[in-house]
Amino acid sequence: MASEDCTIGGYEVPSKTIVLVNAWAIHRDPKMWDDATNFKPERFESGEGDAHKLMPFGIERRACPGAGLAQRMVNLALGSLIQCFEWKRVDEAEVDMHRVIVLLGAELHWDDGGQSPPIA
Ligand code: HEM
Repeated sequence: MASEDCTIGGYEVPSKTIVLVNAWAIHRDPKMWDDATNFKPERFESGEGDAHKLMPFGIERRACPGAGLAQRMVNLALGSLIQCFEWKRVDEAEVDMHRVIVLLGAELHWDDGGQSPPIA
């Protein structure tokens, strides 16, 4: 909330206005990113270049205090999924990254030497 009248990016913002940051739009802004809507994790490999533009946890004073925990948990969950299941593609078609639900259709098998039936 704006604590006093101010100007942000040319817009006059009166005191007590709630200002929301549209991180979704910023993360897809072609003025900010090369090939903005393509999934390219290599953008962030070096920790330089584009890395400072990524702000899933916000930035500065009100940034997420749970970021360290969240990043560790995501790694743990992803590592566990990779270690505990045999993954294979449903077919040769490329996965539509706009519909994350498609991932739930992936055929999963427990890594128990094929004893258990596939999980639908
Ligand atoms: C992937 C997981 C998470 C994401 C993407 C995320 C993202 C965010 C974002 C974008 C904000 C707002 C920052 C801003 O206002 O500029 C926020 C705030 C906050 N997050 Fe998270 N967060 C995650 C997990 C967590 C966890 C695990 C905790 C606690 C254990 C947590 C606690 C908080 C708190 C308390 C705030 C408010 C901070 C404040 O307003 O001063 N978050 N988070």
